[in-house]
Amino acid sequence: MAASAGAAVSVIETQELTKRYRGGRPAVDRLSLTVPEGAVFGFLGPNGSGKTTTIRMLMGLIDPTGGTARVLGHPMPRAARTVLPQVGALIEGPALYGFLSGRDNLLRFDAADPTADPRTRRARVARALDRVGLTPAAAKKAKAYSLGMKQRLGLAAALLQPRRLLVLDEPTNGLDPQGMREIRTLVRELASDGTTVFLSSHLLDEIEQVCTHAAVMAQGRLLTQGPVAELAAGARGRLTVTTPDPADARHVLKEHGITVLAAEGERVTAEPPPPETDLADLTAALVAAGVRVRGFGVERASLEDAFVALTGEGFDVAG
Ligand SMILES: Nc1ncnc2c1ncn2[C@@H]1O[C@H](COP(=O)(O)OP(=O)(O)OP(=O)(O)O)[C@@H](O)[C@H]1O
Repeated sequence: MAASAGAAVSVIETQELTKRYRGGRPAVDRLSLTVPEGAVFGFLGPNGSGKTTTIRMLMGLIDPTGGTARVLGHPMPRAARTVLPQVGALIEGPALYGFLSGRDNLLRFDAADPTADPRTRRARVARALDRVGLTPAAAKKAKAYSLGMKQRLGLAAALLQPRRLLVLDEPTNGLDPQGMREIRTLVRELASDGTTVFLSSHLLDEIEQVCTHAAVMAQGRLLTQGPVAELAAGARGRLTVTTPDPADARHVLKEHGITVLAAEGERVTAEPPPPETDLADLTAALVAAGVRVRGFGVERASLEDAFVALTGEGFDVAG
């Protein structure tokens, strides 16, 4: 078991964790990551940034070429037999039999677990189906499930036993907005029961909506990690002016030394004004120049702003 004394227990802790596949630059490069107990931890990065490789090392599926990883206080992959029974994982989509019903798929998963008591199997499966909202569809063949239902069935499989940690690799990938919402709700529910959730995503707003903590990866390297609120607070917000006169608005902003970032339709976005600028003076200047102002405000920084500030580039979801 992990050390239980003290408040700040790390469920995942890596030091300089590195994976170099044959040739080329490292897919994961000296990654030092700390996932606190009880967190919903978002592991964020564009495609190819090393998220799946990291998860595979954490789960003992591949060996690192450098550094160390501890999961639930134990070294991985050495302690895989102790650690993995306490971890529910959904990696690269669940392996389901399409010709079996959702319920029968779970019965099969449960039967493959040597520690699972066969006498309580049906009850366990019923509880897991209920947990993910699949009871009404339990008798349907898995091949008739939507992608979202398949993901939920995969989660149900991961939840057959009580888990201290859930590891979900891109759990909403390919889902429609409704399916994404369902998974997000489920993740929140699981976290409220005290399970630590580690989920990877290439979607910034998904991480912002569901995660308490995040780490940002790019090209195998860790750019930053910490509580989501702090990450976003580290970046500067944005000034937005809504006006039917965007060209004039741009002009006035530039005159005040403010860098305009974009103008789309009636929305002009810009870097926030320097601290010494009084926002009241700025609106007065806009109005004095004949700019009809419909809206004016400084928006709080998002995780995307933080990412842009860190890399100097936009967060390219297509990778
Ligand atoms: N088995 C492998 N052999 C060689 N290179 C690999 C292998 N698996 C991944 N890579 C490379 O390692 C890098 C990181 O890939 P990885 O899959 O870990 O990224 P990711 O962030 O999970 O992206 P995705 O969301 O696309 O899976 C990529 O450049 C990828 O091409």
